[in-house]
Amino acid sequence: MTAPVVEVTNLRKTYGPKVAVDDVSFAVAPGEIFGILGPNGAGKTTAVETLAGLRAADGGTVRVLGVDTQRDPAAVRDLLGVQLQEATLHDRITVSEALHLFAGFYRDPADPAELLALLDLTEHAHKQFARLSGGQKQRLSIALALVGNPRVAILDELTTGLDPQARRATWDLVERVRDRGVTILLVTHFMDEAERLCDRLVVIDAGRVVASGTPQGLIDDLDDDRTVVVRFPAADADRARGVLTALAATHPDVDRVEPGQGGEVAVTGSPRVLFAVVPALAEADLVPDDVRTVTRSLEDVFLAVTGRTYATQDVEPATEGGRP
Ligand SMILES: Nc1ncnc2c1ncn2[C@@H]1O[C@H](COP(=O)(O)OP(=O)(O)OP(=O)(O)O)[C@@H](O)[C@H]1O
Repeated sequence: MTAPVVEVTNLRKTYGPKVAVDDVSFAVAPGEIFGILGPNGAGKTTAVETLAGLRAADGGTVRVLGVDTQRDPAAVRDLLGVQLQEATLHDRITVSEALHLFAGFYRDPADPAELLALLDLTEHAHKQFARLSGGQKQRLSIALALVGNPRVAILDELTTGLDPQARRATWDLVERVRDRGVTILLVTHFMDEAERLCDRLVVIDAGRVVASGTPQGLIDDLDDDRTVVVRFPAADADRARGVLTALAATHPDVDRVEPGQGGEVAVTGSPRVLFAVVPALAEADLVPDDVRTVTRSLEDVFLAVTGRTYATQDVEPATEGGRP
């Protein structure tokens, strides 16, 4: 890899007895959208706030474009744009006023008008903060993170609370920002967001990196199990389940059969499981209403590395002297 833009080595951060970031290392290449993915409470925000020099680390090192952010946080101010969760501004400040105000903090700020256009905010330039929609507030917070013309931008949970259309629009925008040469560190607890946007990512759980790579690479590294879900008319569902359960007992490519909702049966086995299921159904003259193969995702990666299904509920991090 060319010289990393961000290099985090054995980062650790505690809050009293609570270990929020236990041991996190990763390196981000120029021009990447690099993801920090993990459930709520995994330590993502603490990691990026420490990385940005906004919090003092208890251990490890962070370099952003060669600058040690712990030793010299002021030096990274112009290199790093930070959009943190739930940024709030005064209710009556307008979009344009906020951008001009923040531009004044930097030596070589971006042109506010250009940023407004980039973030589809031109027509809302004179709207007050309190009157902006959730999506518009998020776009403004990204604009404020970019107003210093940073080489690296940290975007933290930028689509939380947005409707699906606003989320997709925000994703497009993140790509537009990257295309302008800004390296992006994207903090998210949304698997689909990470899968869609990130070139590479680390998965963090309880303050530790539990997986890292490209989204597709992580998925491809999973074991070879495949699942086929077949849905039958209600009248055939019981007989179909019986036929498929018998198949699991005898066929080497079929491992297990699980009933689902509304006449669905999930059949899991080797990559050739479909070749076993279809002839068995044909033989029994069971015509399904629907057949689909289950696409594997980062959720399966999380399950494989942690043994838990991915839920966005809080995960208790380790405490000093022992892991929970
Ligand atoms: N200022 C603080 N003082 C004490 N504990 C904290 C503080 N900030 C965060 N924590 C705790 O540290 C752990 C990691 O929190 P952090 O916010 O970094 O996680 P996260 O992965 O970003 O989750 P979320 O997306 O919910 O913010 C959590 O258990 C949290 O309760």
